[in-house]
Amino acid sequence: MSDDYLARIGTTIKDARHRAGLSQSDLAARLETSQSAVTRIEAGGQNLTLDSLARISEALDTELVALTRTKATGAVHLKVEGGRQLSGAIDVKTSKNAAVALLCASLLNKGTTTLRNLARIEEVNRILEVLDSIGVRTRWLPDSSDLEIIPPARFDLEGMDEEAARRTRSVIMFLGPLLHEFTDFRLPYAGGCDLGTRTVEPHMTSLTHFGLDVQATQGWYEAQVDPKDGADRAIILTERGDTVTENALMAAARHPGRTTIRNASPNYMVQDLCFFLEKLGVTVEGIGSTTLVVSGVRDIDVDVEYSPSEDPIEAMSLIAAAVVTESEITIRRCPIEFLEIELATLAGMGMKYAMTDEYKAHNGRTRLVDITTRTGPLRAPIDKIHPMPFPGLNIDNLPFFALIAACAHGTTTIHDWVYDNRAIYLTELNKVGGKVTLLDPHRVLVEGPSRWRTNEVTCPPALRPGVVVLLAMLAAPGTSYLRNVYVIHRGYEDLAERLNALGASVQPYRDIG
Ligand SMILES: CC(=O)N[C@H]1[C@@H](OP(=O)(O)OP(=O)(O)OC[C@H]2O[C@@H](n3ccc(=O)[nH]c3=O)[C@H](O)[C@@H]2O)O[C@H](CO)[C@@H](O)[C@@H]1O
Ligand SMILES: C=C(OP(=O)(O)O)C(=O)O
Repeated sequence: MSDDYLARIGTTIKDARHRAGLSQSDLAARLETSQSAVTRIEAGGQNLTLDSLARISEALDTELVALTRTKATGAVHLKVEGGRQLSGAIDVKTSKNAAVALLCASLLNKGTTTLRNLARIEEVNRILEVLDSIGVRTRWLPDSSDLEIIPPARFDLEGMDEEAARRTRSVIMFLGPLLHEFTDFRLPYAGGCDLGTRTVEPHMTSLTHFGLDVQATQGWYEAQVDPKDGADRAIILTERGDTVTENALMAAARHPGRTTIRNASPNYMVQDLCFFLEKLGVTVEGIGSTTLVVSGVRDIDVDVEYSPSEDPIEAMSLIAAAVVTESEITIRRCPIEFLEIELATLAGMGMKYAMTDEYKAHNGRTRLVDITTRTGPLRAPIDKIHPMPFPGLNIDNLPFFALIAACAHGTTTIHDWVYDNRAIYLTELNKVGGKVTLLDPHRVLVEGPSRWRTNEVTCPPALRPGVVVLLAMLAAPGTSYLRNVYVIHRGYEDLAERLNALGASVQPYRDIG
């Protein structure tokens, strides 16, 4: 077998193992082999007979042999039969962005961390691969989306799965926890969606307060740590970024003094991280504000459980699905604090909806509501729509406003000042009947209402624009194809199946041959 083919089979086996909620050692036990043999198989370093593939299939309760015959290890695409109205109710899942922060924060804890109702998405899988590779034992608890995380006595950074690490930007959030463990270490450059240049400078600057010095060399961040004493300190963030705030929080969590973080992001994933840190015994004052004061604990060793809150971006995606398909659906478990400006903007465009009383998320803190959408004509807003760090219209929700504007009467300017390279992907809507004009790299003009039509489109290499095109396809009568949707699976769990439960028809498929 060619190395390439073996590597693809290895990846399929690894994915199937994650889906089955098994660690490498669990699978090894079922196959009566060693964990290192499983590592080798998953890395594509082991020739496999059909007989061994059948045994692995059986152990994972999946059809690997059939999959290999149809070369099913390639890209996943979606076939959409559009033009159907949606109805019924759907629950919002917990967020990608809290999940990745919490996975990184589990590195702070020597005890067992259990994360309940974690989003089972590709971004989480990539971080799990990185954690597994450095010796952290992770496993999905049976019949659940609860993840148990048990750290090793010492992380094996040399063993880090570099390929998985480079596929996500979140690995940058290893810096904050790891600076307490090593005086000298390196991490691969952070990757993720192709949204243009995304600075890591604010991360580096904020972490110098904890003695971290990072040199970027040939694809690696080379980190040196000169541990500082336990004195109090103040960090002024130059950007109110989410992951930079999280990195500073994680560094402060094991710093046995008081750290004041100013210009902190109060956004949803940061709040989830703060609630989790509190459970670890760290004191965080000012949660939900732009000044956080952290009183850290040098050694954290507790068995802890935490359930992150629901994803406001997924909630917004589902609202957009309702608007584009002119459907009345109930979107349950929406974190209302992080959707208020979005809803006010939609109300300004003439959208009607009903909302239940508030209730608490499983974390006991975040306020949730159920939202039922109403159909009716929308008009373009008078002013441009632009995002702001929280509290503002969420940066990741902006693409959904381009789609909604394309359904409204009139012309809307959408101004994405944040990402150098995201607005351009919104012009992909033109392939399915939208009228979106790129004014400059950051601004698009959207004319509505659109008459959506079918097409075959390659998914843009960015999560939210990819979903926006998928949602437009739901409204286009006939069959559309969205090709290579890995980026969508980076952030949404079972999106096709869940939309289908509302009456959509979205079928995943792979190329054969
Ligand atoms: C894992 C995670 O949580 N990812 C989210 C996080 O990424 P993350 O926190 O990594 O976002 P970045 O740090 O890349 O910030 C996004 C862009 O905004 C710019 N910027 C940000 C804040 C600010 O006050 N000024 C400013 O100019 C940055 O320079 C960058 O170009 O926040 C982004 C912005 O909300 C979201 O799109 C991502 O989904
Ligand atoms: C840009 C996004 O996320 P990330 O930071 O994971 O690339 C997103 O969620 O839309």
